[in-house]
Amino acid sequence: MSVLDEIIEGVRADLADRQREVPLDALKEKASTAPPPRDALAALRGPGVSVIAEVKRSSPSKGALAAIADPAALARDYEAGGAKVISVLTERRRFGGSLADLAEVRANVDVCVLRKDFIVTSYQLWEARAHGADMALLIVAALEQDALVSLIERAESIGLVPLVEVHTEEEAERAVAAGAKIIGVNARDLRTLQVDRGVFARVAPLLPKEAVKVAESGVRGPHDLLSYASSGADAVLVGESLVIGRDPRSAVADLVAAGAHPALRQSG
Ligand SMILES: O=C(O)c1ccccc1NCC(=O)[C@H](O)[C@H](O)COP(=O)(O)O
Repeated sequence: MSVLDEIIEGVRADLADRQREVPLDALKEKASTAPPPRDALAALRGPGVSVIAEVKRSSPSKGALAAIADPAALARDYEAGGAKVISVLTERRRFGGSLADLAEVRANVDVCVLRKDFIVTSYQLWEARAHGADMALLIVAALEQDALVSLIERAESIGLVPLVEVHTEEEAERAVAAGAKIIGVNARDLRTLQVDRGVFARVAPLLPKEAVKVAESGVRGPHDLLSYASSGADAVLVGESLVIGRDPRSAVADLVAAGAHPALRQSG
């Protein structure tokens, strides 16, 4: 069993508990009173390279990263630094996240919020919207093609913009065939946890020109953002280097400044 399979096994067990506690109709009712979704596509299609900053307490690859007692305060720092989207890892067992984190972040920032989890059912999309998310992650490696297509459609129908994540050329083709508009290329292989920053440069050329291309994982600072930018990234998704640093607001601001360099705007 791969790491991804093990994570999803735990996700399904936790999901079954929540489904017993909160009926789908109640979630839909809660979603109807959630703040209306922000326009994530517009946020990420701006000039330069946007920054998606992640609230990440721990990970299967590194274990504990940061306690993050106040995720809303961290998210406010990210927003003040210029992040266009805040990614909130809501998976509990391996990442130490929760839907409460998502709701708290939503209530404390004006920028778009992404639910980052291992989504395998439309129930989790309703949860995301009910807790104020504007975007939801869909991982191609975790989904059969029919399920991917139907979750993209369901996400869009309830006002969520899906960030569709790929790691290989074949997954990129599946994401495009499924109609993904925002495609994340993860440098981390979720089956082995190895990070290879060269994956983006290999996979991005297969994506349509009009797709928003997000380089995920392994960004240690502005030089990695610039490297991803030179391979065509419209945005970078950054977790670990921000949560382990002493000044997340400045760290985001440094990335945002690099992403706004005029040379990138001319080549973009
Ligand atoms: O981070 C992990 O170890 C991990 C393991 C298995 C599945 C997903 C995992 N992380 C999710 C992510 O893709 C990252 O949190 C995100 O891209 C940010 O990466 P980084 O900046 O390297 O923390």
